[in-house]
Amino acid sequence: MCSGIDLTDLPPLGADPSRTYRLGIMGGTFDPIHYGHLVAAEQAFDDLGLDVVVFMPAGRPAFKLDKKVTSGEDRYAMTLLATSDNPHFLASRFEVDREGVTYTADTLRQLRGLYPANVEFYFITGADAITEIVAWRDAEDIARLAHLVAATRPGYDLDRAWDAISASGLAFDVTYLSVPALAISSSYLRERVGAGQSLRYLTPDSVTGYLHKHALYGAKSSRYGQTEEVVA
Ligand SMILES: Nc1ncnc2c1ncn2[C@@H]1O[C@H](COP(=O)(O)OP(=O)(O)OP(=O)(O)O)[C@@H](O)[C@H]1O
Ligand SMILES: O=C(O)c1ccc[n+]([C@@H]2O[C@H](COP(=O)([O-])O)[C@@H](O)[C@H]2O)c1
Repeated sequence: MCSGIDLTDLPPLGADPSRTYRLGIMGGTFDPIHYGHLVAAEQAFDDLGLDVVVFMPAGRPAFKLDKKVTSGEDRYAMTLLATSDNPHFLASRFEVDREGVTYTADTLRQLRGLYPANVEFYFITGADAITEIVAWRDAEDIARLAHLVAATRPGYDLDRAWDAISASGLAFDVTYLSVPALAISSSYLRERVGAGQSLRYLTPDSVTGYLHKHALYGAKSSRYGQTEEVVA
């Protein structure tokens, strides 16, 4: 790997030229991260034989410019907490630290320059995000640089993604992935926090502890806020 960017939180793959490595990239706003994200990434790891999955919170999510989004530092911290007990998950600051709007094509181009050719990229998304991918910035570069992994998500139809991708004429390589259904979203978690409701079994307790400690999402002091695992 060459230098120029802080690579300390990216996995050092590619050393053995006789084999191919598979780097999973789970992109998202993660505001906050929840078990829907984690189970999709774990399933991709298993089914596609990935070497590692890097969770990359988007610094300024391209399709959420009109929405209020929690700071990248807080979203990164929660992502780090949620992934720290899984030996093949990593959290990366790669997109949080980049100036400007976060585009996946920029990320993939940068990563391509950093890793040797025997490291392949697998960008993991849910059924909602994959349906929009043809409208992402430089979609043809995304198609060229990464395999896509499209995870099922309750309430979203993967056939629509298939139709949109077929109609685009872009040569995406997509693997469709059936993941255990979790009909949850970050919006749902934010609503629950604001209403003083429990997040138990929706996200790791360490994340719940963090967002209460930092009073995110209108968290009030409540019987659900304090855990032994509060970090940072
Ligand atoms: N429950 C879920 N099952 C499968 N995939 C999911 C699930 N929730 C989110 N994803 C996928 O994870 C990626 C990141 O999602 P994101 O961080 O925007 O979470 P979200 O729950 O959709 O957030 P919000 O409710 O704020 O829109 C996207 O590709 C999305 O499709
Ligand atoms: O590059 C783009 O144009 C683009 C547009 C929308 C979303 N994305 C990426 O898709 C992932 C999921 O985004 P979101 O907004 O659903 O959290 C995340 O990694 C985003 O950076 C990328």
